[in-house]
Amino acid sequence: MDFKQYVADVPDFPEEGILFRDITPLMSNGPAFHAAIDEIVAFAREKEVDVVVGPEARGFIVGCPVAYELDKGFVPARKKGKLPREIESIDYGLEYGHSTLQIHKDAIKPGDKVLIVDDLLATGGTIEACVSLVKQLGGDVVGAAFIIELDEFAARDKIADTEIFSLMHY
Ligand SMILES: O=P(O)(O)OC[C@H]1O[C@H](OP(=O)(O)OP(=O)(O)O)[C@H](O)[C@@H]1O
Ligand SMILES: Nc1ncnc2[nH]cnc12
Repeated sequence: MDFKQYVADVPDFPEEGILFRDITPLMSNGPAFHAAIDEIVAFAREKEVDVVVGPEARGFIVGCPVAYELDKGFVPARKKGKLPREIESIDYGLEYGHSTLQIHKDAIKPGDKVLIVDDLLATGGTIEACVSLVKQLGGDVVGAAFIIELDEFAARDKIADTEIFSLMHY
């Protein structure tokens, strides 16, 4: 399937100089979204996965159906102040700004094999933050999967120990 036909390129969003790769057309097309999730699930099935972690917000949209299909649990890595119980927290930078991600301390058990899923890999700040959170809780990151990877940032070099799957490259 030509997945790129379902990505809208939006110049200067959310700020000047950023070319935003909008995957909402992909998400709103049933067969295309299903096929995209299936590709990530195929990558995940090559690994032993105990749990899927996805960062807020677009990581929820992609990560949840992957976890459902694998019959595994989904753990949200949320932006600051959203999780009600004891958390692990990390600050990080991304293509347009900086943020904080938090995860419940009891959501990952030591030794858990974790797949991280997000919509897009740009500078790698978000995925690095997720990897750190999982490791802080004693989890083992067995892979990371994305709908889109922006090659110009060479983010996979930052997490060279993590096997990465990306459905599309720009
Ligand atoms: O590789 P990076 O430079 O870290 O950029 C990628 C991240 O940026 C976007 O999330 P954003 O923080 O904009 O949040 P959203 O999902 O709530 O839109 C995207 O969904 C990734 O999580
Ligand atoms: N260029 C981009 N397009 C869409 N989402 C992003 N997240 C970070 N950079 C992005």
